[in-house]
Amino acid sequence: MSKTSCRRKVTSAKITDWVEPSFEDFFGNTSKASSQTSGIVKRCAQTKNESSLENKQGKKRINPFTKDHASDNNQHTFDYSQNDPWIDKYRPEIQAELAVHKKKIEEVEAWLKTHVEKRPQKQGGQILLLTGPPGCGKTATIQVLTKEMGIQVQEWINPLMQEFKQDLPEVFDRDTRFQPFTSQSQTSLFHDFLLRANKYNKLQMVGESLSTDRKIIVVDDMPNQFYRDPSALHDILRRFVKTGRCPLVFIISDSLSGESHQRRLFPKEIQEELVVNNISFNPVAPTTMTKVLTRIASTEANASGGKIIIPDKASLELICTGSSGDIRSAINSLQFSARQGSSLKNDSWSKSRGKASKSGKPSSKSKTKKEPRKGGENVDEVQAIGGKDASLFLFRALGKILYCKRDPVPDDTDVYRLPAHLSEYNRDLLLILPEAVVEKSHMNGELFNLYLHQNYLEFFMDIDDVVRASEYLSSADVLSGDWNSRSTLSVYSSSVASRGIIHSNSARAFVNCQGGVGFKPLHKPQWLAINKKHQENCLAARSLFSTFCSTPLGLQTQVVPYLAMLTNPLRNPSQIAFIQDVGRLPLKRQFGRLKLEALTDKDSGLPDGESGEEDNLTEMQIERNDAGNSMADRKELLSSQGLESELPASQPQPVAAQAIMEDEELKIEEYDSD
Ligand SMILES: Nc1ncnc2c1ncn2[C@@H]1O[C@H](COP(=O)(O)OP(=O)(O)OP(=O)(O)O)[C@@H](O)[C@H]1O
Repeated sequence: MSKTSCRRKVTSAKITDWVEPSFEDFFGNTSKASSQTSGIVKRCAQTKNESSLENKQGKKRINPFTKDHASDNNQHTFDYSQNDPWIDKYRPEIQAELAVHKKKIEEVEAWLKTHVEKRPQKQGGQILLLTGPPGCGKTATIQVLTKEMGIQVQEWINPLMQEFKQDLPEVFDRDTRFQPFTSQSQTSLFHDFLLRANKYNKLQMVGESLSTDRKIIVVDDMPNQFYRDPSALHDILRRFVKTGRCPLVFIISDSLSGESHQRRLFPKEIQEELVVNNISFNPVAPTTMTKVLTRIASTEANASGGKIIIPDKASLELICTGSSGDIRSAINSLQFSARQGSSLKNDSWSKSRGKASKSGKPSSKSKTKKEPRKGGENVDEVQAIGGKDASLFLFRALGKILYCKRDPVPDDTDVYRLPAHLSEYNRDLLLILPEAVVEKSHMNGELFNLYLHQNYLEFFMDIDDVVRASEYLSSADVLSGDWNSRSTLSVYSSSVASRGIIHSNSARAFVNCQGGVGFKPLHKPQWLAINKKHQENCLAARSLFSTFCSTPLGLQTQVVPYLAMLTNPLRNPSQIAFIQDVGRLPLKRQFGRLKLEALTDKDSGLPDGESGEEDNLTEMQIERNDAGNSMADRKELLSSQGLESELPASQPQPVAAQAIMEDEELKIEEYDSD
């Protein structure tokens, strides 16, 4: 869209309502025309680098916490607030209202003070990276702090594809037939945006005062292209760091299984190179969340004159648990539940209808008794309306399987008791559903099994139990052994492994014998390190012995062991070192256990570079090595394996390059004649 056409549309439309209400469909007051025009205005605003962070906040609101709704007779205000999403209506205005840990707010504030307020001239562009789970208040924190400190915000929002559709007739060239319409790539648009935002001040909108020239650029909505090609982002940032005149803030939400987006977009080396400051937010704490929800519910109950009731403590707790520390999701759940007049759990909320006290505090009488955990396994699966798909960090998921908490079997029933001849297999009821735990860890079943295999022994006390558990692990391995059916059977495989380990552990079979294990550190599987070493060896073998035209496996199992038996000293040092390392079984060497790498509570547990992509990467590297086969590559490979420097005294020492060349010719003959 050209700038002129964009401007024309803005002036003719004369839109004052910039934001479409998020629940238009829900409340049934959709006005398509207005939403379309507001969309156009929004896009034009982006083209002009207008900050939309404030627009996101919606209409100017009267702070419901400071305004007494009960005494407010203005019907219009009430209608407006009823149809407004509560996350906008109750968005925090001051630091004290933020449901974010004080320390985090102070960290962000200190960074903004250093890099915006006390910023020395010609300092270059600094980068701040805010990470954490979705809805934990990262954006809200930036909004509140910039407002309080009087800092302008210029925000990048990804251009909509609709823009291209609208412009299609203009850019489609009929004469050249299938010429694709020309449009700028997302990367170059982002690059241009940064240039402009860096150079020019924010446009002054009607009713806005630009009393300050202090500003930051915020990227909350990362261009998708950078997920595919992070190096494009890195190049742009390198330039920005040199030429930038104001700080740049990235807000990136963690993915369900951990921090993979951040790792991809801002790997450690880039963070060090560009001096990126990373502040990581935690999920909103349940106590803070409950306080915010109670406050909102009380305000709404008072304002609605009894139409909306205050949920009891148990219902609020249910919403908090279901939202996994996401305040946006929690407030939305609260609003949906209140709106429908529906109950959250066993009609507990509707039971308290009409009991809302004038003080707005939840009535203690409405507390419901905690449900007995009958039937065991899926008791923690009850979700509040709109509850999120909770995810579990691998550390916790493994803990749930290995510690396998149980509940006693009810005395009044025999359904859970096995016949006498199977009595040794009697167990108390499990509190978890192993398959759900594996699913929530967002990890491939096979990899999850590896983690179980690495860690289960520490939790066992009886050798017979270990034998049974290892049999289950073997069966699980067989299930996922056939590549044809691997993807289908992987779920069953992890089910067999986790249930097998849980059931085999007789030391944790009943509630009364479950104590005493204490905290056990968890470790990453040795397989990961060994597999990595194997991949490196494959690369090295192909690179160093490419003249043998064999597969990496053939080289390592046939060629290199054979070469190791020959006493011909004429080989280059890298080859000698590799033969020494891979071609001989070190019978005399004492083997200790490999040093285990601890698994931390927020570790995603995935291999470096993430599994699927890693395989591709390795293949690509192999191909590249085959084609180029340069000495530089070889050196790099060997130094990564620590092979470059030392040569064992037992090995023949390196000789001149000429001799090496001759020797290689000779060796091929020897090998072929065998
Ligand atoms: N007390 C509060 N503290 C923080 N946010 C609140 C509070 N009350 C309401 N909210 C609303 O909750 C939402 C929090 O979402 P926010 O955009 O800040 O999350 P985020 O961490 O940036 O995650 P995402 O990247 O998914 O947007 C905002 O819409 C905010 O207005």
